[in-house]
Amino acid sequence: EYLCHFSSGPAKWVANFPIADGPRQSPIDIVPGEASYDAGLKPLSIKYDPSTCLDILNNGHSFQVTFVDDNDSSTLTDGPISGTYRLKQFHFHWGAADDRGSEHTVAGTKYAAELHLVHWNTAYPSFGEAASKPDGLAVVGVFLQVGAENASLQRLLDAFDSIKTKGSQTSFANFDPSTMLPGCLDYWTYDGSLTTPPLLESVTWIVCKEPVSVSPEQMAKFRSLLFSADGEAECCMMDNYRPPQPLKGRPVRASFQ
Ligand SMILES: NS(=O)(=O)c1ccc(O)c(NC(=O)NCCc2ccccn2)c1
Ligand SMILES: [Zn+2]
Repeated sequence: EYLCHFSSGPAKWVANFPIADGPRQSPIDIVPGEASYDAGLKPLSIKYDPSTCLDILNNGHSFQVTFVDDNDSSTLTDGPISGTYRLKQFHFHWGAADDRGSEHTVAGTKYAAELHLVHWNTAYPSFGEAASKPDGLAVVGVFLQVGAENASLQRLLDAFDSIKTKGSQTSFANFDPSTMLPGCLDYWTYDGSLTTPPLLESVTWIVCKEPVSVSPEQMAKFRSLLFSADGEAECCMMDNYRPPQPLKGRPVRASFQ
């Protein structure tokens, strides 16, 4: 059991990544009553091409679906951002139980999981370059609330047998991530960071107000993945979320009234 509580949890990150105590860290607790409606915010424009879907992998922290990002086939534009951001990957964070797992919280409410769709600003030559710029990344966050089964997640879960352990990956084609988005794309937005090391303060966060559903059985499947590599003592992948960080005076804007 102690083997599974790595010393590398969020509380320890500040040692190697002092930015963990920086001015624009993520996630945060979003307090709707304190967010300010900004009529200047545009609706999100999300255009994903399923043929850019490449593979699905277990990176030892989450599972991730990666996309071909050498052209503008899958992009995020408008919303709070200017210019064109390309989809690089999406992944999730979840808990050991249905009462926790999301990174952002809403007036203290934790959801069972949170989807992150990671995009980088094509004003820069690559994701790696963009990740070090204050306007380099834009991540769309979607809350997963336990309830009805979510058919659009099923294809991901069906691939889990091939990516059970850290470092495993398999090809994954023709998946359209927009099928995982909520019907309403109202959002909150604020300037933040990566929620895992290297915790770079380069993310424009776009957090959807409306959650999507996930069934308890589907959540149990998420928890069947392993943090551990093949041949190591098995550690179930769960509680891979960072808790909310200090807002430090940042404005949180709402695209809706
Ligand atoms: N969770 S998040 O802020 O959306 C995000 C998006 C893109 C990223 O590259 C990361 N972080 C990331 O890939 N970190 C390198 C791998 C890693 C992941 C977790 C812990 C330590 N190291 C986080
Ligand atoms: Zn994430």
